Amino acid sequence: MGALAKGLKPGLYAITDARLTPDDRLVSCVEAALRGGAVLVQYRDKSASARERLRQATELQAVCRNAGVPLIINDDPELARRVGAAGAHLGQRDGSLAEARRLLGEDAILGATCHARLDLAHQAVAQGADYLAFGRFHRSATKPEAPAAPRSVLTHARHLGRPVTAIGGITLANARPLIEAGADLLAVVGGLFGGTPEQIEATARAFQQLFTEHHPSCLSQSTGAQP
Ligand SMILES: Cc1ncc(COP(=O)(O)OP(=O)(O)O)c(N)n1
Ligand SMILES: Cc1ncsc1CCOP(=O)(O)O
Ligand SMILES: [Mg+2]
Repeated sequence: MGALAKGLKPGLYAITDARLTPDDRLVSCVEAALRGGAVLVQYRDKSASARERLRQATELQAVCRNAGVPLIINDDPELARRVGAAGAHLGQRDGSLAEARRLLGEDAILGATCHARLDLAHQAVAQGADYLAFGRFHRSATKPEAPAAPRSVLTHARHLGRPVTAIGGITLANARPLIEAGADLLAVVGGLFGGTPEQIEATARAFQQLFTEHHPSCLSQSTGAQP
């Protein structure tokens, strides 16, 4: 499978978390995920002050730019604009995709949460979403209240012509069926972060390996792939 629109590539979408990637480990954890080949990074923090969020997002933007990997800011298109991030991720209660597009421009990557619902996915496409996120697929300690989704929604969503992202409780042990069902991106918090940087790098590499097995042409695109 080749590159997706806007330079997105199939693979691991690493999402930060105030608990698992606290301030003193944030950059080293994300650098480890990038060394392992993560193709997309999201800064997601619900607890830091606006000032801390600006500093952390600025640091991550520098790290991601160095690695040539897009940084997405969760919930906050204005913060994405301020730090020059590649885009923003919006849930159903996070404001309008059209406004985010006006703010960030045509080249920005906008992601939309669609839970398990294709009607929300159709709306998100109409409003300009660049990728569609479905989930949660498994129990999630990060967001236990997220509504559950069946794998079949990934297969159906492929007809919408946007990269399909799976999220929620994803680990190396349960990832393969999600890729087989049609996920282009696996968005992962707990199944990636939490260990040492060495462990994070190895886990990211193993996620990327699942994609190269499924889409052999990913091999040449993945920064972390071994020849
Ligand atoms: C890739 C991706 N998919 C889904 C979400 C969840 O967004 P949302 O429903 O707005 O919930 P919060 O993450 O804001 O708690 C996401 N962030 N990223
Ligand atoms: C933000 C979000 N939306 C649905 S599940 C989830 C949490 C993903 O984290 P984890 O990979 O730890 O389950
Ligand atoms: Mg949100």
